[in-house]
Amino acid sequence: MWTLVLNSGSSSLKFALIDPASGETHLSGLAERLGAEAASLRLDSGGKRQTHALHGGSYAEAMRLVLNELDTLGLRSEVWAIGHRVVHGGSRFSSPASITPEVLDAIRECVPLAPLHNPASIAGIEAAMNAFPGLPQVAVFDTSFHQTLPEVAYRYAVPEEWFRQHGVRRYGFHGISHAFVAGEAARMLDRPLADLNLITAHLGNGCSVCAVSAGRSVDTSMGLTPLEGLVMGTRSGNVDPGLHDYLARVSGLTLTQITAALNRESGFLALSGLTNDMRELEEAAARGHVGARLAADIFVYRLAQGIASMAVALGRVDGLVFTGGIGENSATVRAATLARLPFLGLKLDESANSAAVRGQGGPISAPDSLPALVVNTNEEWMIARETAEILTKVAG
Ligand SMILES: Nc1ncnc2c1ncn2[C@@H]1O[C@H](COP(=O)(O)OP(=O)(O)O)[C@@H](O)[C@H]1O
Ligand SMILES: CC(=O)OP(=O)(O)O
Ligand SMILES: [Mg+2]
Repeated sequence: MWTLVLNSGSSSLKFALIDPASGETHLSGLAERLGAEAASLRLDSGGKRQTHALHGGSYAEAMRLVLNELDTLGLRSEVWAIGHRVVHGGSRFSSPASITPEVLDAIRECVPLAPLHNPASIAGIEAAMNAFPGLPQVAVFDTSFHQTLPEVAYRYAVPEEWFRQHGVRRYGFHGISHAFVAGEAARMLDRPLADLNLITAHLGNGCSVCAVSAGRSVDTSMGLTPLEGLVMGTRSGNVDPGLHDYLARVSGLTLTQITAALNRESGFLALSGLTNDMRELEEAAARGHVGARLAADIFVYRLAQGIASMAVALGRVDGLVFTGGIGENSATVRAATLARLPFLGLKLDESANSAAVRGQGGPISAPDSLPALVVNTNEEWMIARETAEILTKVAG
């Protein structure tokens, strides 16, 4: 039996049909630029790739084509459950939840905390409910893994009523990925996860680091929203909290415009004046593009600072893990990051670091170094596993 996993972004829908036990993927794909004329859908199955134009199509249109493909492959009746990535679950969800009207309302209540991400998850859930009426649907939250943060890590030093009445605290994100790669790293190191203090760096379009002690998140770089922390493709990461008021006064921009720019027009894109994509940034930096060089340098500097700050949360560090599109593929970012962290006992093995680029993952540190590893994340498999686990519990 297969689990259909949906990972809805602000204008994209990633999906995969996965066997929760083995991680085997039967059908996967990505619908991009949903709602725009250029909307398209890519379907990968059995080594074949198809691309469809969606012409302004919505989540529902993308779902319809996915269903058609499942019918063509004779797999629709093999789908036993749907697992959804939901970015923000607030303080309410410390584990996955079977989706009921009440759970859907709770996800809606978190929209102001993740305006780019949660509306997309809701659209994905609604499209899936229409497409598969009666099938169990499960929400797996990016925030759940971080519900173990101690109060020193999750409270901001702000008026208490902001926290009590409005939930102003640090939540953390990418928990599905941080949890998955911590488990895989323990296997690679051949040590029980319960004995390990790991720092995991999820570096994709969004980037965050996490301190994982005995398999539990004890600190992370993202906070109330996925804007806090590291520099990202289009997100600023940390800025002075005084920036909003200052800029509103001197530029006439509204708070909404400033927040939108910090989310969509900042990060690598702003620093390079060129691109939000690390691969393109590295190619441009290699050609001598000054902005691209600056963006890459600032990214690595702030990443190394983020990693060092996670060491404070852990006290003792047993390993550093790189994952996400950048962490898995950029030997340059990994080498430059380790070079800034000799005081953590990190030393690069250059040939292992280059070899890890081929997509296998594995150790990248010298024998006398604190272990540094590349682990390929698989958020879809983690969601399929968590979906199966909760439904088995409910059925039992
Ligand atoms: N070979 C590569 N070298 C450097 N960066 C890469 C490489 N391949 C992918 N990336 C970067 O990974 C990032 C996308 O990460 P990914 O985890 O796929 O994104 P998402 O967060 O959308 O899942 C982009 O910045 C992309 O340029
Ligand atoms: C929470 C978050 O930042 O997610 P993504 O990296 O998918 O944008
Ligand atoms: Mg991602």
